[in-house]
Amino acid sequence: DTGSAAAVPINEVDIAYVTPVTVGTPPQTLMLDLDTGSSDLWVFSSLTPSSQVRGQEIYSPAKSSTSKLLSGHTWSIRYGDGSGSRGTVYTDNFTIGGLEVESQAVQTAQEVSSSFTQEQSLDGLVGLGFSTLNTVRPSSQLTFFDNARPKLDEEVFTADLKYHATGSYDFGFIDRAKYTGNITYTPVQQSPGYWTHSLSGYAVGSGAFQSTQIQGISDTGTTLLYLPTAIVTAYYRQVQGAQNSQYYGGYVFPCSSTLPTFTFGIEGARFTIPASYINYTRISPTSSTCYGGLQSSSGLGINIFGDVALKAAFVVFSGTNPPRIGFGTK
Ligand SMILES: O=C(NNC1=NCCC1)c1ccc(Br)cc1
Repeated sequence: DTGSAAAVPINEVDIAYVTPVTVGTPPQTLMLDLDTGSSDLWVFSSLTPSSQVRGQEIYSPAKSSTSKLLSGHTWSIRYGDGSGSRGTVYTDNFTIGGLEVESQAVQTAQEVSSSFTQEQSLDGLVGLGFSTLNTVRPSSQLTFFDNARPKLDEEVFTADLKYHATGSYDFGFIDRAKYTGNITYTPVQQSPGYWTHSLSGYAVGSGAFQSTQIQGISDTGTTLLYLPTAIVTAYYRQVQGAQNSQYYGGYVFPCSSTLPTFTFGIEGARFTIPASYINYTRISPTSSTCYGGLQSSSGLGINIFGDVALKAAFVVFSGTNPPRIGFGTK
């Protein structure tokens, strides 16, 4: 089997992408954020306090003839940006892009943090990290990808995220029409559960490529690209008026700046992030100061190859043994 579904940016700066999924019988459609940086599948639900729901679609297990309570099981998750949610668990039929998993663990939120309440076009998340990260207790649950694996034509899913446009997620096949040339693969270290791998180096604009191993995680659920301070300062040194603002919590610069491109390596292959992806957003709607899509990872303890980097490539997440990740030019 295979599946294919849209990845739709939820606002004009691509802060996150959502994908239509269906849960239950008859199918209830929700728009979920497919997130390779976590491994819980949770949804706004009939159990979410109405004070915490602002425009989201909700899953009502009582309206599904195939829902079953996973008795005595709860979950609680905290994301890297400080957001979080918690609740109870049902199993039900779950479909993405025509690919169905029967009795998928669907984690129903009984509490969500304010940043989820405020994101009215995001109805929950589908974790696509390794199942070891799942927070359901007393027994942890499998991700949609792990459940779908036995029926997939190929043990892969792919992400084709786009700048200010709708892209796609595919399951079980690699669509040759979505990239040119070959996919370059590199090993993944799956502990503690992220898609952890290394870049082979980087270049700022037309500068020389610096060959240096940079370990981090490819995370579709993180908006920006977070790299070591030395690399980030070298980048913004090329931007007149750029500064690392304590007030705004990162590098800002005049929106009129001409930014350099940023190139990263995967083994021998090179992927260039256009300057426009790094001119991320105005710090407020009427400001002429802009916030960068490339920021320092020094506070995080790990480098994160978020959407700003991933949307510059066609990315293959391969669940083979051993797992690997592949990047193709598009
Ligand atoms: O939470 C993480 N990724 N996904 C999401 N962020 C916000 C909502 C979903 C995340 C994972 C690992 C590290 Br290290 C930093 C961040």
